Amino acid sequence: MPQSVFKLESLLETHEQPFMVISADLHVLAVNQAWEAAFGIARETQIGKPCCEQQGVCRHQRLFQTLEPYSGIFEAEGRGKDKKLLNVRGYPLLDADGRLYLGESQSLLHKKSDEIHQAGMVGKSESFLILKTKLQQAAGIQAPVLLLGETGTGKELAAEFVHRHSQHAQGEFVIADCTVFGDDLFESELFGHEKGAFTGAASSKKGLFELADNGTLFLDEIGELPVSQQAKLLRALESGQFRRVGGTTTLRANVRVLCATHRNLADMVRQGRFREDLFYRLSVFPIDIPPLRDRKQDIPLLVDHFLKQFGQLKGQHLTISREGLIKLIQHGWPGNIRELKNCLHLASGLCGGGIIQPADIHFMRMIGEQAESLASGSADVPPVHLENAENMTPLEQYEASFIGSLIRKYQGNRKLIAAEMNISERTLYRKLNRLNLN
Ligand SMILES: Nc1ncnc2c1ncn2[C@@H]1O[C@H](COP(=O)(O)OP(=O)(O)OP(=O)(O)O)[C@@H](O)[C@H]1O
Repeated sequence: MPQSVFKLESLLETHEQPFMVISADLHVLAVNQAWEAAFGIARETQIGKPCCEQQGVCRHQRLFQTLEPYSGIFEAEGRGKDKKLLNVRGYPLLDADGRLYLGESQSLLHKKSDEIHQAGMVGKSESFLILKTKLQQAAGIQAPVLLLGETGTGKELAAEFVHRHSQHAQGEFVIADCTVFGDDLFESELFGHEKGAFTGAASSKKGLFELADNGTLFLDEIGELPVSQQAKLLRALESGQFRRVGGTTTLRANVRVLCATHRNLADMVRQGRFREDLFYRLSVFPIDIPPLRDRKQDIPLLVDHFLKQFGQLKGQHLTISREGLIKLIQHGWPGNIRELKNCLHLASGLCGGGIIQPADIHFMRMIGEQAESLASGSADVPPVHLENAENMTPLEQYEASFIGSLIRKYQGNRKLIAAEMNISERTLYRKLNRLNLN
């Protein structure tokens, strides 16, 4: 791996989903722990391998030709050639020397009952206990459930909880990430297609409804579904029937549908961006998931929970100092539990002797005004402003946040920052320019 590229490999580790970096000669350069865990494959056996086994032009090669980010559902092999379907997003990445790489974020599209988090949801605050009661009620009925909450509050975990406690628990938990469905993908991904239905449909394929038969279909980020596709979903939900694209047979699947969004769907209905009939159909049982800033009593419990997880991975007992915990409790957590988890992941890598101190705690900056107005209680740690954040890939945003936190820690002293990152000052200088952090 070129020295200048992934000195910041630990950044990959703050990416919660499986993440892979591919070189322009179409070989795997790096994967993170989440990738190893999802596929049951050690990184040593994957790094240096060709990105795809298949013949012909693959999605990675296409990105290097067009430089266009892509998203969609793809198949990959886990341990023992076990096939897995993935929600995938690929982006071009540039290193400090202008070399081009491909970063691919991958999340498992369906989980068998034994792959679903058994660790469960942690919390004991009043609002958490009310939430858990509502989720238990939701599990006991068949009505559609709409999970509402800010990013990172635990909507997916809550959906898994409902599935695990419902009569569909023995079936699969299929996750449909609506942000990856453009107008062209939605119908064939949800309902499947027959061979030859469109260019590229070389064989017939089951859709997510069929895969979720007798299980649960979780439509994540339902607010992102294009209006043009909403009527098709409504029809399938109302009739319980659908047809594969290019097919003539009407199919039926016994599926429990759960949805989630961080958007205000009622507002979207008023603005004509979400169909009213679909809104009423989906939100029979709406459940609000409270943000972490409104249930700070849960922070110590969550901290113990995550430190136990990271400690097991590192083979080290991890704890946090009283001052460290106070710093966490004072923060506003715009990114909610996901932000807390990432923050502790980084801190557990930076701390010496297994005890996290305030200096090891760096708050990631979220993008947008919401984060600006929500972040509170961290007066000693001024926020890092990411110029041009909307033009950055998620990895670049992490990288910029991480370097920004070091700039604050060392008051801009480049020698110390470069030393902590284990890179030369020259490379640091190029990174600062590229990320607009000068
Ligand atoms: N109560 C909880 N106990 C333990 N871990 C939690 C809890 N809630 C959330 N998490 C963890 O926080 C992370 C974010 O949760 P999740 O992905 O479910 O959030 P989300 O609301 O679906 O996020 P997004 O809106 O971005 O999709 C996950 O790693 C999840 O396991």
